[in-house]
Amino acid sequence: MKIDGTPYRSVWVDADGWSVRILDQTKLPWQLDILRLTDAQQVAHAIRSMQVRGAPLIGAVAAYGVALALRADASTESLNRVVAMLGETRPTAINLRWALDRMRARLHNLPAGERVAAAYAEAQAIADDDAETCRRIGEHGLPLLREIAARKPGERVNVLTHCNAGWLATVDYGTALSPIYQAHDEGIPVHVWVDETRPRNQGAALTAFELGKHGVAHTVIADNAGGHLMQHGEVDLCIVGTDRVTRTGDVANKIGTYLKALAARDNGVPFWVALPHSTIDWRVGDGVAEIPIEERAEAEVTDLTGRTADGRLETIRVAAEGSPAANPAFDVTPARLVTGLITERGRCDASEAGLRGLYPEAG
Ligand SMILES: CSC[C@H]1O[C@H](OP(=O)(O)O)[C@H](O)[C@@H]1O
Repeated sequence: MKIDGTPYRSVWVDADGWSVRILDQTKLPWQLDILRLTDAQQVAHAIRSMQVRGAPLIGAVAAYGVALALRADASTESLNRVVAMLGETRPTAINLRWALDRMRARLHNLPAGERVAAAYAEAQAIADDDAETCRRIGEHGLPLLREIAARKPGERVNVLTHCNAGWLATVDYGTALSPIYQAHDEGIPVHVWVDETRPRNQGAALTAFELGKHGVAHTVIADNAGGHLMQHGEVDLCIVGTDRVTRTGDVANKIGTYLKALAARDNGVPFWVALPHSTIDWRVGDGVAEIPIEERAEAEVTDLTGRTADGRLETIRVAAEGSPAANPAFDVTPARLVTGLITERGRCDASEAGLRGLYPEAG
């Protein structure tokens, strides 16, 4: 996607042919800082600190982290070490394990002398696959917006989304936002209610930034406002991203998604989840019981980072001194609350039958 006319992906190999470039998402929307990662430890830090975040993107960046590690040491011990190290950076998004498993499967049986070139090629293939996959998610989600626009000609189509599942959460195009971009580009008057998404504010900071740069009408709202808007007919449908979908259609996503799904169900608002194949965890059936939920630092809840009037980034404490905080970063929306899933292969029910219908080859 573009920022002020310049095309960007969220991760790419530098002109030097080996170091890895990312946008520092902890500085957006205030500063466009492009970081250059030169070893796997820097990749691990970028993922842990959320300089890069978003399930598909952390998988793609981790794949390049494997290539960086093997460039320094192409031994089997090095490969196993970097896969284990990067695999521990964040527990919930299955794309991280998916990408690392794919890299290990591609590289493990190669002679050490062939591993570096193969690692960069496989990481590039993962990145290219993600971009094309997300573009196709947009194509399969677009009819949902067309149908609403046809029912209310001349009126705006109101979509609510949570967190950031745009191109910044993927290599390009996004998942939940991909259909929105395509609808906007074909002239559908789409408007997006952007959940701020406490505590890290990926919505207010990243989704709003993306939509603004693409010219998509949007309004930032407090996380707690969505149910009220649905009660008053202001939301035509919800589309969110996800970090892991079980084979039964349970959806792990940013904290607060479950509450939005409950409000949507109570108000008869369709609740759709957009995801690439790399987000499906076929090994898990019960999301609430089995998906590990990342617990992040208390300071993300007690403190707030923003830009001062004179342009400085500053972090202030917003909670009472001495008050502890809990910070589960994700929750799980049971399949029964999900209207359907939008994938690169089409749309389906949030069920095992639905997913296996789209992915018959899944083990
Ligand atoms: C397209 S995946 C987006 C997904 O990832 C976000 O989590 P985080 O920002 O912590 O990496 C959030 O759950 C989004 O829905």
